[in-house]
Amino acid sequence: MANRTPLIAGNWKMNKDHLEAVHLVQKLDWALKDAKHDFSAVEVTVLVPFTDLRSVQTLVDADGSQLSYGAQDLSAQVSGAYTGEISPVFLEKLGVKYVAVGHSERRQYHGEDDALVNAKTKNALAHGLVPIVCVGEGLDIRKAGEQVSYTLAQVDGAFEGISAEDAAKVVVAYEPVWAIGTGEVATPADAQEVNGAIRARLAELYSAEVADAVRVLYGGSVKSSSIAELMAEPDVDGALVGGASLDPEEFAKIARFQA
Ligand SMILES: O=C[C@H](O)COP(=O)(O)O
Repeated sequence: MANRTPLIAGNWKMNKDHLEAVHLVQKLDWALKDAKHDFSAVEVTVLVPFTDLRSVQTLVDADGSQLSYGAQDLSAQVSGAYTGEISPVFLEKLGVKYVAVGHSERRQYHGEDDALVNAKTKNALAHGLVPIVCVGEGLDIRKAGEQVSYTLAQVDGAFEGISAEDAAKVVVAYEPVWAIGTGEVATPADAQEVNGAIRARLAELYSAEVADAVRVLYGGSVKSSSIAELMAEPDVDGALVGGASLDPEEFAKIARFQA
């Protein structure tokens, strides 16, 4: 890996109310502090439900924690008559750093397409948030051996019309849908094949410098037992962790993959 700081991001999905969130963040923070985790060597963030954000912000500020936190989605709009939507302005005011965009569960259950993912990515960037753009193929595409072309088409869609300066700030998460929540983690070679292709596509779309700056994560059943070998691949710059991020000890172990 070049000079990219690895990012370990926990996606809580629709788990933990605001009271449970405080306990979980506190335990995670203690586990990392006990282990003298070096946040400048491996960044750690948690993507929590919207309703947890204010509590997590208060806790992180009060404890002087080096954990950052983020949201799991945002609106493509900024304000107005969009019932149920959450503006990037609200997220920015809550100290949010990262926001997941186009997670496969949003694509599958909420019909989010590449155009909407692109609009949300632009909206996040316009308001100082770092989008974690999620891409990845389903089992049928994998069985047909088309995982690279399918995923690169999603990358093309997400980055459409985004400047090189902004593109360099984006995080991409490759999450093969067949590996999400199934316990079936992709092999390091599987992850490297697509992550490497994503970086090569960014070099084509922009430049080697932009491709070198973008962190490309892997997600899908990541555990402390599998993270080190995934991170050994040159184009895996971190992980987007679902289920295992709900266990603070396990998630801290994942963040400490270098130890
Ligand atoms: O955003 C996270 C991914 O969907 C992975 O979830 P998982 O670690 O539970 O498989």
